[in-house]
Amino acid sequence: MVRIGIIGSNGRMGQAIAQAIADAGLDLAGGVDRDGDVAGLAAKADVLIDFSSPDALEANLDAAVAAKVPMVIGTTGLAERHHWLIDEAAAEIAVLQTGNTSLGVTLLAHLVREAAARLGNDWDIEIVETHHRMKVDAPSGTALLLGEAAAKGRDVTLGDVSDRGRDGITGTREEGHIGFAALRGGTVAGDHTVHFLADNERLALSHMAENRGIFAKGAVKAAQWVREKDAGRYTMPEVLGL
Ligand SMILES: NC(=O)C1=CN([C@@H]2O[C@H](COP(=O)(O)OP(=O)(O)OC[C@H]3O[C@@H](n4cnc5c(N)ncnc54)[C@H](OP(=O)(O)O)[C@@H]3O)[C@@H](O)[C@H]2O)C=CC1
Ligand SMILES: O=C(O)C1=N[C@H](C(=O)O)C[C@H](O)C1
Repeated sequence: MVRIGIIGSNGRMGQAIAQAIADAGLDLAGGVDRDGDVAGLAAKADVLIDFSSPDALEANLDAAVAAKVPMVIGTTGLAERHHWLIDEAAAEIAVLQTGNTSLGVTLLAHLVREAAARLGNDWDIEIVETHHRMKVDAPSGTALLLGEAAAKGRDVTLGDVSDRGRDGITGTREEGHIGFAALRGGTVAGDHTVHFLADNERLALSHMAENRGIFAKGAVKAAQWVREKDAGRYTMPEVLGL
């Protein structure tokens, strides 16, 4: 039986993941939160799932590498340096990192890439996300993942074309740019819409999460999948065969 350790276990996602582990008939190796013994958890787990905080990522990766335990990372708000750390760890262990573990968003990213590839630069791309009032990072990891998918479809680098947070006299929209807007309020589990806007027509591709169970179920599926893998960096389309 697979023993799964949760980092961020008392959080909203940590609790949903514990439920998903029980629903799947798997074993919970234990959980840690801030100031917890992550090395101790890694030593008794077959795989770790981390939905905590970017501040914790380096220590969590170190513990997973030391114990040679694969890891699923769902934490968002990651900076470039965190991605380098993940790449370094992935030379030693299997690591799956994604801003969204749901089946629906994984498919949405595929559709967005396809739409962006087929529609020219005269179709403006704007990504709008809505989340609960407790969310601490923006744009969401999912919005960035969808932005990456659109940029790949257009064969450009997202960092070169992204507009994050317009305010004041912004000037007119730059052709080929990808815009982001974030709404925060209430208890929304996570809504994302990628708008494609052209002259006289618009296309919108959306995903609405009705609860955290979809992310938790995907994270547990990813944990079972990554546990069998050699060292390397993986993501959700590989798990779901999309
Ligand atoms: N990839 C995906 O599909 C999804 C990703 N997320 C992401 O998951 C993360 C967690 O979200 P959510 O559960 O809502 O957040 P919460 O704030 O509810 O939970 C975060 C948990 O992490 C713990 N934590 C904070 N710092 C550390 C640390 N240094 N070491 C270990 N644990 C720590 C907190 O513990 P304490 O209370 O002690 O500080 C808390 O229990 C966010 O980044 C969110 O964006 C969320 C949903 C889906
Ligand atoms: O913090 C959340 O709640 C969520 N975070 C992820 C993100 O940043 O995209 C995934 C989901 O939308 C919920």
